[in-house]
Amino acid sequence: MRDRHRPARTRRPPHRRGRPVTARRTITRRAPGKLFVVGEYAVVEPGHPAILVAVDRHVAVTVTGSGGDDVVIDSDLRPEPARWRRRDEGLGPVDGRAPDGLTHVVSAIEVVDALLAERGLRPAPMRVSIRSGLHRAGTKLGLGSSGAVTVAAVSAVAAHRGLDLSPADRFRLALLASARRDPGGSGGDLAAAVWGGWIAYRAPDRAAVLDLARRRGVQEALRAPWPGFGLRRLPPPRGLALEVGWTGRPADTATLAGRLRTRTWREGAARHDFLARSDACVRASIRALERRDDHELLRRVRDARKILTDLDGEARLGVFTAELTALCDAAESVGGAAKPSGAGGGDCGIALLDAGAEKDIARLRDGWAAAGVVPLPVRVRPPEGNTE
Ligand SMILES: Nc1ncnc2c1ncn2[C@@H]1O[C@H](COP(=O)(O)OP(=O)(O)OP(=O)(O)O)[C@@H](O)[C@H]1O
Ligand SMILES: C[C@@](O)(CCOP(=O)(O)O)CC(=O)O
Repeated sequence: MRDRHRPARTRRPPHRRGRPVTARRTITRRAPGKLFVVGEYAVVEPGHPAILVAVDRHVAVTVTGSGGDDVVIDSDLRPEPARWRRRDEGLGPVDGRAPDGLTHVVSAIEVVDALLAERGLRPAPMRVSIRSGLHRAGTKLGLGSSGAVTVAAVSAVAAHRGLDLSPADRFRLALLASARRDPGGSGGDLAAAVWGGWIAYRAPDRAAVLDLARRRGVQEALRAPWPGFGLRRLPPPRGLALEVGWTGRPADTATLAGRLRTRTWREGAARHDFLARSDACVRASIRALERRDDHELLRRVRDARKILTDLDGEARLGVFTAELTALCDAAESVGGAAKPSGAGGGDCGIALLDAGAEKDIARLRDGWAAAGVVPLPVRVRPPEGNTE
């Protein structure tokens, strides 16, 4: 019970409460980009699997102390740094207008701030600098920069305040940050960025985990079970090369994926058929990888192209542009298998083919160049840490 003789203290807003944290001087954290091997679109539905790989290009986020402002964000995608003030409801722009293109980073900072507040720690003023290796001259390559920047920002901001997060906590915080902006995203990009290598991923129910965090706090949302979520490491193919082709055109994933939210699609039989075919294809691809059966994997990736083509025809998404169709045809003409990576409509695609067939790989790249597809020198990034 409160001592009635002591003057009641004014209640301080969450970001002013708690012990000040000793902020570490300069912290940089990197997170890699990703490619979808099979299972895109279906993976948006909780519990439905996809296979992804992390790539050896990344987004780097550096956090240092800031002189005066609560938060300064300096991104290579923006001409000038943006200044933010911590408010009860989250970060607000000092100049009154939120600049475009920083919502992923802002959301990552807000989620870490919320966790700190729950742990009785006060956030420190900071400058957050972002450099992306997942863009070319400011244009995204379609390698998951939004996921990478979210994971790198969560890790760097937490580490700057002395919190060393486990991979699972990094994933969960990044997923909460991303789902607050857009609960439609599967989080497959985040899982690839956190765990690296080849992974099989199933998305949690984002509405349910957001609700959990709102009702019981971020800390509790890190501990509770997340229905639908699944993660499994997979061995890489034994003798296949993974080639990546860029169409040069950025695509808006949210717009394409949003076309599957119509009532007609959600309630129609085509959706069930698509999900069943995609699930069967992903499961067979997982088995092929685990049995080190490269030929079977190639067959399954060709199936995945067909499943996406049928989805595209059925739901009129605009997945297959002329460049992406040419990218796939060129790979199949040299005995490989290929498909768009992710939502399609531009961005990039992948091809798998015999790693020893150097002439075929050269012919593939020539075919791509003739169709206006730029071969990207990208490799798979090896797995990180454990899955805890
Ligand atoms: N260097 C960066 N600085 C700040 N924000 C970034 C940076 N890179 C990416 N982002 C955030 O990610 C968003 C881009 O997300 P988008 O989904 O369009 O591209 P992507 O994730 O690279 O590609 P894809 O989803 O096709 O794999 C940007 O609008 C911005 O909010
Ligand atoms: C369509 C979808 O399954 C994949 C999108 O991939 P990308 O962001 O276009 O690379 C959406 C998602 O998984 O969030």
